[in-house]
Amino acid sequence: MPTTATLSDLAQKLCRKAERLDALSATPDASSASTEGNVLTEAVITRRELLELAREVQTVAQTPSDFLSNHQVHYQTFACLRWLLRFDIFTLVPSDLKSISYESLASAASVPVGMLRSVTRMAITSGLFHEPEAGHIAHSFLSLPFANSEDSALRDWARFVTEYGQPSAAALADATAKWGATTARNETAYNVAFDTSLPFFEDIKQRPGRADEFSRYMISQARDDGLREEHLVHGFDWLAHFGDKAHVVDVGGSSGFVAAILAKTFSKYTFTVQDLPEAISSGRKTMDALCVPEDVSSRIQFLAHDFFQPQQKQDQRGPDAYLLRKILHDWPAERARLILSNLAAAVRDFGTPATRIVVMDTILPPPGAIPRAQEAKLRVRDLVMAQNFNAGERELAVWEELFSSAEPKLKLVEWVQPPGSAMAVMVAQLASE
Ligand SMILES: C[S@@+](CC[C@H](N)C(=O)[O-])C[C@H]1O[C@@H](n2cnc3c(N)ncnc32)[C@H](O)[C@@H]1O
Repeated sequence: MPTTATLSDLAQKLCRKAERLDALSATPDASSASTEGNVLTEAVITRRELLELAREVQTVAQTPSDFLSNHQVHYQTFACLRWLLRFDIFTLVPSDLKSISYESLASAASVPVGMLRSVTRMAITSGLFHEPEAGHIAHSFLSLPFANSEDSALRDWARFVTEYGQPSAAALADATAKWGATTARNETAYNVAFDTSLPFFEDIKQRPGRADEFSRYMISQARDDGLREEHLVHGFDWLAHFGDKAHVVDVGGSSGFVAAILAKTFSKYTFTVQDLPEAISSGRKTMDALCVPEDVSSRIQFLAHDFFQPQQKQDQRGPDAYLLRKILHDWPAERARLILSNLAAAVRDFGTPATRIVVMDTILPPPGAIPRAQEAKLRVRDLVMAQNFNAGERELAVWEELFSSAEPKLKLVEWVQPPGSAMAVMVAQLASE
């Protein structure tokens, strides 16, 4: 929100938040990001508000030359992150917080020592690593989690955005210059950046390992407070809508990690995870990697299904819900309409009067309606969709229009915005009911 507050007003608010956060940090468990049924603790919310205020102070105080020189810092830091990941520096620096000399580290990573020093010293200015003694580098509280040998989620996230996200963002101007106002799936910034004529999902299928990297990136996204799966579990009243026993089809459900979290919470729910064969084939592996217990994984079945094709009847009794989480924003209106139309037809043909389509995706607020830092994150999502798919996030009226354009016609009957979530949960049913 463009602020009318003075710098000293903002600084005072910032100070009060900092005091509150210090007090909360002194309380045991205050730093835990999530507790059952309470997705965001006060500490998490306060920390987020503190960062939003700090960003507001910087935005208001900066001059045009600060703006440019700060962005030079950002893109160089981001390039360093890519370099550090590429040469496994996070995992080669001792995880017991002891330091290592630049020479030893360069030899372990097979990189030139001068370049290692320059890259690391740039990264240190953003809080990654530190130099406890001259010429020696050690982990900082910020870099250490990237070294976790048992949990690679942060590295998976960082790798994907540095290797694929940023190059596509950088190619956006070239894509617009080349194709203008296109919605073609293979005329995107991704196509320019990776010199391919295939749409994103087809291209990643062709490149060994990339579909798996994408699936791991999707899993890692849960580390972003706004994208935690708990928002779907606790931010939407499943029991009030579907009772304590239900069958849910997770359409485009990747390798089943969202279904697994729902299945853990709702012990009598069963799930069918549908996705492309490549994603489905890593379903059982994902269940093992996430240590999903047998009594949970046994309630999840995997089925290769292309959501542009009509649904097939699976059981005598149709599902209670079709779930589409982070799916429709990948597709321009015409393709999103086809996905919804296939589901609407399935609800009509195999569903009960209570069957619903549950969509979890962003509802874009009007510009300036929420704090600037929160809006920026939603605008990132909008641009990522544009850069990879020529699609984008939608405002409420556009969602309503999209549902009602399905054949048979749907209507958006309800939506909730779970607190702290980047995405809303929308419920649609046949318009004829
Ligand atoms: C952005 S991911 C969302 C994954 C998951 N629903 C989540 O909440 O993280 C989009 C998913 O759609 C799948 N997908 C893409 N094209 C598809 C198609 N034609 N049919 C079925 N799934 C598809 C991808 O493989 C991927 O798993």
